[in-house]
Amino acid sequence: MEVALIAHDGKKAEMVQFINEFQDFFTREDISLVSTGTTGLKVEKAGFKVTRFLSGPIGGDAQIAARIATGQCKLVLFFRDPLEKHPHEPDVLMLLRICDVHDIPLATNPATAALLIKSLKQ
Ligand SMILES: O=C(CO)COP(=O)(O)O
Repeated sequence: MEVALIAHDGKKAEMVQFINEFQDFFTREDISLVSTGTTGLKVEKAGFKVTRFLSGPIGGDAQIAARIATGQCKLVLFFRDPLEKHPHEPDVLMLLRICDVHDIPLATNPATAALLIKSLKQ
């Protein structure tokens, strides 16, 4: 299953902490990770294998949305920072919308992500 990991700058540390906490899940043979550019760098530095796309503000969210629309990406963990402004907010909203269009599980904070991953581990 392809899983997208995306985090705004203020949430990248939480994303790294999260994937380390659920390392057994994120390193499974049947799980492949994709990320926006800078999040992907952090994920790689934490020791995980990940396919990186463009950085969010220059099209990375749109690339991941395309993978959802074409049936490749099946789960999205997108830790958004609600306290910051983002120049690419339209892309962010488009990604969230595409998850709903295609009924793809989407977590926008670590607490929800933990519930999803725990349920997938069972
Ligand atoms: O901006 C983002 C999501 O909207 C994330 O992009 P980066 O992972 O490149 O920082």
